[in-house]
Amino acid sequence: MRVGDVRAGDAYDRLAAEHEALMQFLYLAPVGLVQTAADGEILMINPVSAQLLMPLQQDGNLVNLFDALAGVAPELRHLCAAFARPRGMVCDGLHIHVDGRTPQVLSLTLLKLDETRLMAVLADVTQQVRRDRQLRQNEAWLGALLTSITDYALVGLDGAGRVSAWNETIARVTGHGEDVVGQPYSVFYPQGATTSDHTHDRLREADQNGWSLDEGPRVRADGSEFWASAMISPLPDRDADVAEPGEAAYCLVLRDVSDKREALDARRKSLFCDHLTGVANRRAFFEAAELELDRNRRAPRPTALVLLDADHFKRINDCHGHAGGDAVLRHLGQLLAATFRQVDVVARVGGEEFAVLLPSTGLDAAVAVAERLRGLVAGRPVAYDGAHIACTVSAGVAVCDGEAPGLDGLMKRADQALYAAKAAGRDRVERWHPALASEARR
Ligand SMILES: Nc1nc2c(ncn2[C@@H]2O[C@H](COP(=O)(O)OP(=O)(O)OP(=O)(O)O)[C@@H](O)[C@H]2O)c(=O)[nH]1
Repeated sequence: MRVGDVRAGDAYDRLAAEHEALMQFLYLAPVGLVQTAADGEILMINPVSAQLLMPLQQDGNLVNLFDALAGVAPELRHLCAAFARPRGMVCDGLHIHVDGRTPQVLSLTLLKLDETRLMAVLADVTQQVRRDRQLRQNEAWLGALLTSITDYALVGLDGAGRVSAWNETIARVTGHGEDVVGQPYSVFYPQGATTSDHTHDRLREADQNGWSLDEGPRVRADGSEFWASAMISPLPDRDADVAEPGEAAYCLVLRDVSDKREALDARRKSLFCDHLTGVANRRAFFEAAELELDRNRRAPRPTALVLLDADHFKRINDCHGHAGGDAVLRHLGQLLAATFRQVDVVARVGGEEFAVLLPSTGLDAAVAVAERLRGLVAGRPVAYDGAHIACTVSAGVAVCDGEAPGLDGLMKRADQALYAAKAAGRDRVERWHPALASEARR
């Protein structure tokens, strides 16, 4: 073998290796690559291109790029023919809309390599186009609202309920600056007026019903409170699967309705308030509790119930008259409202019996609050008609933690615990445990 033969052999091997590497690159490239002759005849095609172009070729015979795209980009053949320069970019990122079973947008970049060869780069940009369109829509939508409305805050929320962007309306209604971005929207609630479970419930409700509306106290950046109506709705066309953290997925419309609160309050009071004590009445309690337990079934978490009963209340009535007894009930209502959180539902459910539902609260935490309340009541006799009326309460606490039955079952358990507290001498808090159920049966 001559030296020249060896060199030629080396060069051949190198070329073969380069060719192999090129083929591998073509095969594995995450975008579609097609090399064609000047008339569009396909010389080389990688799997991504074949996958994108196959559905367009009715007869399944993928031999010419221009033929394959004739139905969706008929101008392509002429575009190439009219490209006079010996090489260069014929088109860059041309969007081709394909109306198949699921509409698709392809991006095509076509390069003229020389007089006889073209290279096409294809990519599916459907999601990207959808996101861009959504962004433009949202901007237009918000822009239109911002210019004409003055007493609303329009807050974009991401999929987890965090504020996604700041705007003038947020500042106008809540006084918050750009630091509010990234914070959960519970930042607008006074302390104790919501739980993180509740904020997620609202998003879920908005997903299911198209919107979620509520009304209640909110807080400004300077700590002052206002009464607000708040509506959350999912943004149109949003695709939850492609939403990035921080990207707007919901719109929260927060409206300051403090001036209408008086009228609203009067109506609400007549329907849902206990006239003697000012806390919720039995009807409001059962409505709110059913709603909470319904949410609980969908997104399990502990919900606690405390049943409280004034001890020897008959004696108080007998000693101080019915009006004296009423004064004690009013006092209990005030202590209850001050001790529990705003998000807890405090109600008078019977003559001298109160119930408190504590969302997202376990047994130990509920027992601790009930115990605090018991201590407060015992330590503060009620001033009435020149006398000080001593009063104590007994409480039963139960928790619904997924396996407990519905509201009836929860009430029954709390009642059994309350009965145990009375039986054990009153002025005490008892927690429910299974033995109480068998005792009650006996
Ligand atoms: N002042 C007043 N008394 C009420 C009201 N509703 C019910 N009561 C009275 O509350 C008393 C409840 O008495 P009982 O059920 O015997 O219970 P108790 O005396 O508190 O005894 P224990 O619960 O066993 O500690 C009755 O005398 C009722 O008349 C009300 O709105 N105002």
